[in-house]
Amino acid sequence: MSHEKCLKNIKIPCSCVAPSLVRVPVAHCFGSPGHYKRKFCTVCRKSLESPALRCEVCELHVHTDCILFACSDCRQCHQDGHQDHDTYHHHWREGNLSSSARCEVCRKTCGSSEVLSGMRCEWCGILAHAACYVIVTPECTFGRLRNMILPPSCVQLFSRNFSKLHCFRVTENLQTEPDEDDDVDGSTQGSTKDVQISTDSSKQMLKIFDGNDAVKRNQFRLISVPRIAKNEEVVEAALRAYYINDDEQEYELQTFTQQALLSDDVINRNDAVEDSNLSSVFRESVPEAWIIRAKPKDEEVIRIYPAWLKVGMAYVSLRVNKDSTTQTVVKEVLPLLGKQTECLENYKLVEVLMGSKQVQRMVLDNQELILNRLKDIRKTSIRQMNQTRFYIVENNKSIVRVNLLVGGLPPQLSREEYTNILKAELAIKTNVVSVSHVYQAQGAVVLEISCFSEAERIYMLVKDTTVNDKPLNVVVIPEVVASKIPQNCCPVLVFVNPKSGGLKGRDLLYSFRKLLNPHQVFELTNGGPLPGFHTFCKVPSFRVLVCGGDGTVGWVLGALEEIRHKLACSEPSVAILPLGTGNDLGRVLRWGAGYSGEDPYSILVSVDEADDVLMDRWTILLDADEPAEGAENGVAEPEPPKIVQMNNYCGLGIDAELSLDFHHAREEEPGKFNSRFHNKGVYVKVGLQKISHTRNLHKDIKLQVDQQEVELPSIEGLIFINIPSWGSGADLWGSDSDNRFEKPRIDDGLLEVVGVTGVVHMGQVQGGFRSGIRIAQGSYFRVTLLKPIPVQVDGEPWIQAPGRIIISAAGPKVHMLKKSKKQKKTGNMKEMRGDMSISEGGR
Ligand SMILES: CCCCC/C=C\C/C=C\C/C=C\C/C=C\CCCC(=O)O[C@@H](CO)COC(=O)CCCCCCCCCCCCCCCCC
Ligand SMILES: Nc1ncnc2c1ncn2[C@@H]1O[C@H](COP(=O)(O)OP(=O)(O)OP(=O)(O)O)[C@@H](O)[C@H]1O
Repeated sequence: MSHEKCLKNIKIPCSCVAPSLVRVPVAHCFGSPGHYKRKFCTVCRKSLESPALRCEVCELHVHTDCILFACSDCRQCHQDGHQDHDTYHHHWREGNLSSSARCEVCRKTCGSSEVLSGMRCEWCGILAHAACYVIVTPECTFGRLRNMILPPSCVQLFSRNFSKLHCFRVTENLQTEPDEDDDVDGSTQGSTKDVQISTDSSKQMLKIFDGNDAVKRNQFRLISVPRIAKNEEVVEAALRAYYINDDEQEYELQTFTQQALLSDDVINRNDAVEDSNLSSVFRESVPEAWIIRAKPKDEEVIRIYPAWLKVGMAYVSLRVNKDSTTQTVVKEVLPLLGKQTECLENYKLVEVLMGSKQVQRMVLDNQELILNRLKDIRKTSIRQMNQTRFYIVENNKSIVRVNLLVGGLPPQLSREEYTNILKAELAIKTNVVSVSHVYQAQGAVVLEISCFSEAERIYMLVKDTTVNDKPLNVVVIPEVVASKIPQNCCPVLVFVNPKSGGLKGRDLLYSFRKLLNPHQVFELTNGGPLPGFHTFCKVPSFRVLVCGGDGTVGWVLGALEEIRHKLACSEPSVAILPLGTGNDLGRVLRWGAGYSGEDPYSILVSVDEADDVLMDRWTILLDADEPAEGAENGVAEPEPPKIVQMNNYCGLGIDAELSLDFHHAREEEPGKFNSRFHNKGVYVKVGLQKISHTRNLHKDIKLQVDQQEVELPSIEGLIFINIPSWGSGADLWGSDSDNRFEKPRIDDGLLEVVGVTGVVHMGQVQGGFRSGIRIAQGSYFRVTLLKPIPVQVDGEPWIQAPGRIIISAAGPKVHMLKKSKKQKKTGNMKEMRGDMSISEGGR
């Protein structure tokens, strides 16, 4: 509704015509229904009630029963072989902006938390009024983050039936409870949202079904009409409920009976019942439910879209009659598109159903009668007809290639052995599936599959398969065409651990997918760091952002070390978004003590402006003489020799014991560990339980530093430190000058060794009253354990069996990103987001 004088400002197409304005149909990526406060539905424009749906890739929000009417107008994040382009236009989405949002054109406020208002480009982030955005030049150059975004024109993914959730590796959000009926394609109860349940006896409610499909699913919409309504008025109301703005004369209502699905028994056709009698049909017999149908036509005008057009949204209109077939349509259309000399066989007609959750393409048979096809679609659903297009497409041989990364396999096997396992467990068809990459150290392979249905079968099967009692995991891998990446572009590869510290990772995953290309954002609980590094293996220059705690940073750096020789960019710089509990490395590199809701956009800008620094990394070889005793129940477990990488610290004794207790408590009740404050409280709790005066670690271990035997004082914990922060920001080494040792640095090739006498001493270090007992500084360490002892590396603990531990420098130093001290003058961040030019003259 609008004031008459305001009509001129309405530039946004209504949901009924929106499907006809989609440039390139791209399906959305809906997760589970959730609760979204102060957001508005893009379809009906009303406030969202709970639960509602949102797209994980763009800002689209919809009611669950409006989802069917949302059109497939999501961001195009990769090339899928259909209507690929190299230049990008702004991707405007209306509303759900903050109330402080400012228009780039007129500089006035354009956001609102009261109504759906204002426009935002989902690539570059510029904001404008609905009346102003039309004068912005259409090309988008991705704004301030342009050199961090993986350009969509460089990513290829032939996904066909893979859902968007699979393509973008989006796992369902466990925090929002899904609907009991997981079919969110519409309410089986019907929508009452738009209809005031009226007590007005002059009105009646009708259930309206949209064609056979809705009847089968028992999905209807409720309309309220006056009891004395005329037929056309009821048809008009029914069409409006389904966002169809066609002439109501072309539609009719059929009584709802199961037989009605089979017959064409329409009781209220104009020729069956006189107009004057119609009101009585609705007044007296009061059928509870009606099916809306299109009246049959002898001829129609259809739109044919040329698929090869890279700009605009052009089509040609063509009249078809009962004799028109696909072949005759192609024959008539080609001359209209200036291709009169082309051979008919080189073209096909493709029917495209632009569903909000999936875009389905179907090649029409040459002899197919077009009018019958239209009739069939409308019989299924008139809404579906509104979302169906016909494209004329060149008949080139499209190559099918789907890449799946399968992980969780036993490590260190040969290509043949992996192939044999996959043949045995998944019955892979080797004529269409080949192993293109083998990651022996990680126990993973990449499968290249030239048949979509085989790719889908393998994808579904892997998720239910275990090998040696270990579940396999699988992710769809897009192909990055490195040669197309612009020279000055250094995309950021984002890893997020949703399990870290304060459990803020899920929100960040969502934000980064929207700010960047979702193909560059990886969730670590979904196959670890390998899928991300493999996707980026050909990218000539990239950087990494790890969102997690110290354990997570170590995890990603360890994986990078293992895989760097397979990467075109073998030494990417790594930034940290500290999501963990301790975040010691994040603190040292100035990323802060812990994430507390800062604007993800500003974080990306800081990563872009950060300074490159070097950091030593260390290899720890743990060689046990005998099986370790289980920490809790005393059961002996064999422990193979292992090598771990260390960045921050390695603790033996009391600090690892506290760590271990903390991790056990977290594993038992992960849901409770949802804030950094709580987590630290648990450290204190387990610490208080361990206050004792036994200082015997020095009796249970022997230490050699750079080949020299070192005598240990009475201690309960021995800690090797590479960075000046431990246990969540404590300075164990202290700042006192000491002529026995060099001033510690993170890149000096040296580790410092300190002892702590127990929990009280650790508490004092935490409080800043004391430091640890300085023991040594060196670059090569040998520790002999005489008993099983708790060990932690970067906060990840376990019980280590008696034997030797050797700590030595690991390969080259790693490139880390340190947050720049002086934030470069960027003005107001939000206002700097886009880069925009305004077309001269405008429209
Ligand atoms: C005087 C009684 C003091 C009792 C103190 C009770 C408990 C624990 C004390 C210290 C815990 C110290 C270190 C943590 C232990 C292991 C972690 C080692 C590995 C590691 O650093 O892992 C990190 C990886 O990111 C994660 O670790 C953490 O996040 C640890 C958080 C620990 C927070 C503990 C806060 C305790 C504050 C206690 C301050 C007491 C000051 C009083 C001093 C009294 C002096 C008489
Ligand atoms: N190398 C790894 N492999 C598998 N899981 C890991 C690895 N490192 C960490 N994790 C797991 O990720 C989760 C979060 O760890 P992370 O270190 O990010 O957060 P945190 O322990 O809360 O913080 P911090 O380490 O800063 O104290 C933990 O359950 C941890 O066990």
